[in-house]
Amino acid sequence: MDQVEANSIEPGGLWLPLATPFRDGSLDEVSLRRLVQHYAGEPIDGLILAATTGEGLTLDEEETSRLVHLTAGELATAGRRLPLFFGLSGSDTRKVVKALERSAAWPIDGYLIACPYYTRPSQEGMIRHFSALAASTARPIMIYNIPYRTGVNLGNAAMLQLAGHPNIVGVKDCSADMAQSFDLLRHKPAHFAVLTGEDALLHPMLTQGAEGGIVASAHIETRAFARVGALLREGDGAGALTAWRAICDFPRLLFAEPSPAPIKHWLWRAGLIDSPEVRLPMTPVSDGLAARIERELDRLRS
Ligand SMILES: O=C(O)C1=N[C@H](C(=O)O)C[C@H](O)C1
Repeated sequence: MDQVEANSIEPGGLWLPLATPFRDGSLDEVSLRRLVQHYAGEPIDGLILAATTGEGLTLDEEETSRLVHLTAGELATAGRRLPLFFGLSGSDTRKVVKALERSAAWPIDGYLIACPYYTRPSQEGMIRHFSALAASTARPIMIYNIPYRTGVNLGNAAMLQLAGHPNIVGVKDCSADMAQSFDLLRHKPAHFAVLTGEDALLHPMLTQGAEGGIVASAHIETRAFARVGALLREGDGAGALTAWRAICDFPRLLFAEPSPAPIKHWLWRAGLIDSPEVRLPMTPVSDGLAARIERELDRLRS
């Protein structure tokens, strides 16, 4: 498989946490191929599988392996070289190490690994957790700090210590604390990438120096989301703000109910996937939100 050179990966730009299509309870391979072909033609800078949007926690091992292999194969068919990361999480360091070992031969370029959830370990515990994971794979690891989902916040002191590991290459920052995020941006080493995972904060985080974003909302209007970062890189701050104002309501719409149901509803109505199915405990969008999404889709099409 034609993978991106591991040591050439410096996460930045617009990364898409791909939704995982399901149909009648199974992984929908036809829709998956269509989705990957579609986004292979879009200006994204990286792809993440089985993360929050990809409903990774509901996939079994066989499905996860199929998802990864199919996606990598489809990217190769499309002739698109794109860093492909795989979302992992767990609260038992030994089990996560085993999951890294099991995926060692998979055609991926790195991992997005969430902080251990539910048990609320200390900062020292998380430093040891991520250090053990980093030592058990040669691939790049992006830490996923999302206290409102995991119940624990990896603070900047611990984050900066972990940034010293050669294969801990960055963080998907969902700290939901602007002061913490901006402080991290001020003190981080240049090689350590901060990608926001808060879709609604993409523009402010980029203006403060973040390298990019992992943005589920960019399933929709992908080019417009990519344009915000491109304009900022070109030094056109006013143009970037105008571009951002045109799309900044999408995150509100697509996160109005638990994600990824709204995104899947949109993708289904747009003809990119064959079913909006999500796996329990996630539920389909309400009729009210479905109507709002369809109105918005019609508006864009007209
Ligand atoms: O799938 C992801 O990874 C993302 N997760 C964030 C979340 O947890 O809500 C949102 C982000 O857009 C992508």
